[in-house]
Amino acid sequence: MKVDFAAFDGGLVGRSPTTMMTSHAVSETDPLTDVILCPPHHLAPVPCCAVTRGALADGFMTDTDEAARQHEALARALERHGVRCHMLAPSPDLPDMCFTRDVGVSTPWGMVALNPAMPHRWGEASALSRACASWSVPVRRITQGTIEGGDICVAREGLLILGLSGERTSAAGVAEFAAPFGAAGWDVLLCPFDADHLHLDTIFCMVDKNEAIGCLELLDPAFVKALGKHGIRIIAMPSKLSSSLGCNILSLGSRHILASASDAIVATTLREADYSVEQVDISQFAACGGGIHCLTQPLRRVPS
Ligand SMILES: NC(=[NH2+])NCCC[C@H](N)C(=O)O
Repeated sequence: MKVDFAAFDGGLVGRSPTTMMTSHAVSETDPLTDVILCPPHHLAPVPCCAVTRGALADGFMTDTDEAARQHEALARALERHGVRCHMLAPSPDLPDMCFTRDVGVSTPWGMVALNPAMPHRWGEASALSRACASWSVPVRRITQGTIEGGDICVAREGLLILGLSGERTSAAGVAEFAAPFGAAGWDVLLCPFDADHLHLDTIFCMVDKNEAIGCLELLDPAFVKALGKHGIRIIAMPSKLSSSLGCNILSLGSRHILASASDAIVATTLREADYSVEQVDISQFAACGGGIHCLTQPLRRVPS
C-alpha cells in the first residue's frame, strides 16, 4: 500500500518513504525503526499538570517557532539513527497533541489507542485512530476507565509495568490494557506514585533490557524491590529530574539513548555506564510538562 503523506499538513510531512506500516513492540529498548510524532504547531501550556502550572506562574508562553525548531531537531536526530518518523496532522484545538506517547501504544498484538483522562486530550486518541486507519494499521481502543501512555512501559518480553497515580490512569484502564498481556502469561507490575509527577515516565524509563534510570526516592520501594526480583537494576537519578523532564528519555535500542540537553547528569551517568547518548533541546516542551519520551510514540521496534 502506498501511504499518501501529502494528506497531512504537519511540518515534516513527506519525510517517510514507508510503504507498509506495522505496529509492533515487545519492549522499550529493542531497536526502534518507526515512530509517530506530531509537529507542535498548536502547542500551548495547559494548566493540567504541576510542571506547566509552575511554568505559567513564571510567565512562560510558548514560542511556536522555537518549539518547531526543537521538534525538527528531534526528528532529525531520530532519522540520523535510521528511525522513520510518521507525522500526525496537528489540530488547532489539541494543544498537547505533540505528546503522542500518551494516546497510543504499540504492543506485541498491535496498536492500542488509549483513553486519556484529560478532556482536552480526548480528541488526540481519535486523531491517532484516524491516522492509523489511513495507514492500514489496525487499532484496538480502550473503552473502560482511563489510561495514558506515559504510565505504560512495555518493559521487555514478559514484563509490563504500569504507573498508577490515581489521576491520569485508573484501575479500570489498567485492567483493560493489561488483560491481553496477562492472558499471554506476562507479569504485570504496578507502580503507584504521587500525581504531582504526572506520569510514570517522568520518574522511570528503561534504558536497556535489564536496566532503567529512575528518580529512586520518588519510586515506590515495593516496586523497586519487585523490579530487582525481575533482574532489572535502576540507575538512580536526582528527584529534580521529574520536573525538568530529564529522566524522560527514549531508547533507540542497542544502548543508544536520546536525552534532554537540560540535565547533564543523565548523559554523563549513562555514558559512564557504556551507553551512547545524544542530547536535544526540548525546553519548550518541558515547560508544557513533557519530554522526549512523551514526544515519541514508538510504532515498531524489531527485537534484536
Ligand atoms: N508522557 C508524558 N509524561 N506526557 C506529558 C504530557 C504533558 C501534557 N501537558 C499533559 O499534561 O497531559
